[in-house]
Amino acid sequence: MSVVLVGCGNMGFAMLRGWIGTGTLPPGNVHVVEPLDTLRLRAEDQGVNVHSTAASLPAALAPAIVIVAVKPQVIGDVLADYGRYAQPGRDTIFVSVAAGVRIDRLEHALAPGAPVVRVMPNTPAAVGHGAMVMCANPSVTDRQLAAVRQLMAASGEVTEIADEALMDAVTAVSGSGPAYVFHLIEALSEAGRAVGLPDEIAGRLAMQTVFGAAAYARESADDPGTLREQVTSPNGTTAAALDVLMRPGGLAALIGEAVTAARDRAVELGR
Ligand SMILES: NC(=O)C1=CN([C@@H]2O[C@H](COP(=O)(O)OP(=O)(O)OC[C@H]3O[C@@H](n4cnc5c(N)ncnc54)[C@H](O)[C@@H]3O)[C@@H](O)[C@H]2O)C=CC1
Ligand SMILES: O=C(O)[C@@H]1CCC=N1
Repeated sequence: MSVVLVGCGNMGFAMLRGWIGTGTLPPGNVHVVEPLDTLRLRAEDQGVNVHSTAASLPAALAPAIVIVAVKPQVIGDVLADYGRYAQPGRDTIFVSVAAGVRIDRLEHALAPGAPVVRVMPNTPAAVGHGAMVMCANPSVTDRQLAAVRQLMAASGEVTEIADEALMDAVTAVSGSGPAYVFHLIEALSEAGRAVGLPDEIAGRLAMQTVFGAAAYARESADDPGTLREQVTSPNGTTAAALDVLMRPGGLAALIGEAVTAARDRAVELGR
């Protein structure tokens, strides 16, 4: 199966690393189109074929999947260069990871009835721990959907949704979500320094705590609320901290506001 990856920035490269690292795709079967020299060289280091424009893809190439990871603002223009793969008789599936951009706009930029799968990935795909949410249009056959599912599964856990309207909420939770968690690591690390820990120890403890808590929550039969209670001794240190985090307007309210802002921005990007 040959795959064309259009755009190898933060998200495109995260997926590429996952596909090559897990051996899901032989590097020779992957063609990356990326105009920026540094990013094209970074992709080339993975052993894949690289191109600066769509025009330099081999004329005889018949990709199974064209996956587009460019900014929402340019995706319409970029897709126009790949319309040849959407012509009748072709069997190419188009995958877009762009936030907000609806399937009807993608189809419009390609050809009416082109098989399109919208995917909302996240950057932990780079290490095979992404959250990958897929939504396909009716033109995608079961066989084509299985091919996309298989590729996405190399990047992490796959969830399929039928209602495209949910994609903006998905984007706000799991697409942007790693940034919230990275910020938590930053904040916990900074707070550790503020109470006297050396930089390196504060950073390491913050990182391992977030990693360990997520791994434990994922494995455990208990829900996160129960796991939180298990850490919280009555009148102990955690209770003192949670009195701050769980007060009115605390962390839950802040995260709620943040997710709503991200969801609203995804809606705007789709206009
Ligand atoms: N960064 C993230 O965590 C996530 C990003 N996304 C989506 O992924 C898409 C890409 O986002 P990022 O990777 O963060 O942006 P980015 O700016 O890092 O990557 C976009 C890449 O597209 C390249 N590009 C521009 N025009 C091109 C063309 N004509 N042909 C080929 N490549 C071209 C740019 O040179 C750039 O390297 C966006 O639509 C975003 O909504 C979705 C989920 C998570
Ligand atoms: O910030 C953004 O718009 C993209 C979409 C989800 C994560 N990054």
